[in-house]
Amino acid sequence: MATIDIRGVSKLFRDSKRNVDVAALTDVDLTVRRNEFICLLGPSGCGKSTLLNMIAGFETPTSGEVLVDGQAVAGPGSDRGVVFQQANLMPWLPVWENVAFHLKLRGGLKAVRREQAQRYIDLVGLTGFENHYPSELSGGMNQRVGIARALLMNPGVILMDEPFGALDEQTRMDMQTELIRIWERHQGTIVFVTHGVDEALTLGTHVAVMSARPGRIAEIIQIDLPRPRDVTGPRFNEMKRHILHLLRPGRVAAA
Ligand SMILES: Nc1ncnc2c1ncn2[C@@H]1O[C@H](COP(=O)(O)OP(=O)(O)OP(=O)(O)O)[C@@H](O)[C@H]1O
Repeated sequence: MATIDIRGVSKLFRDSKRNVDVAALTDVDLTVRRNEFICLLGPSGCGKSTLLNMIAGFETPTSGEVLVDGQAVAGPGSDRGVVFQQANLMPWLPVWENVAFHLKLRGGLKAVRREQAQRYIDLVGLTGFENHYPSELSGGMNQRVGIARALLMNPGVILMDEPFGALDEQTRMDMQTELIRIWERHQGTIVFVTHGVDEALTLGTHVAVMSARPGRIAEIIQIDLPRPRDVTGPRFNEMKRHILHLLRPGRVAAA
């Protein structure tokens, strides 16, 4: 069974200032199978975040349906962890309490929270920083805390909206390597929104290339390159050329 099934989904937003409807997505079909890592790639405003937010349960489709493990998404749930561009940590809580935040909301005992947090702190490579506060960490380290927090509920699906978008190039590349390591160890299905063709090709088992507004899926490409991926290799560049061609405005508008 597919983990995520998006069937004929369209989304209209009401622009009340201009009194018009904005079509963010039109007739999107997408199937993501268990343990796949799919990157949503497309120009600004093509509806990547809207699609992700519908899987997360923050938005509802105007028509069509979004299923996770065969169940229609009715709202946010602990089966889906979300990581945004900003980690949105609680600055007054140390790393471990941030990581175990959802357990605290559920009334988990301190000793249990601490032990669970440690597992995920170790997994994301932050051992030794358990009692640091977010302001004492770098941007990349804060994102690791956000990832650990999302993983702690052991969700089958992880939804990531440009999680490395605010990081410098070197840190971003390090985090990409780390994320692949974590995904290989932790398993789970990942949907990852990005603007970066290189990032999508470095990370994904699949890349869904979306067209400009109203957003549609132009093509889903399986990336069967071995890991770690060589961003200068001939096959990588061949795929990149193909994706750049798909993203060219004239080509995509006609798709
Ligand atoms: N809450 C909202 N109300 C009105 N319009 C919205 C709302 N959310 C998104 N939109 C519009 O829907 C379209 C798709 O937005 P979305 O943020 O999903 O695109 P995106 O591909 O993620 O963009 P970016 O890459 O710039 O983050 C845009 O035209 C946006 O202005």
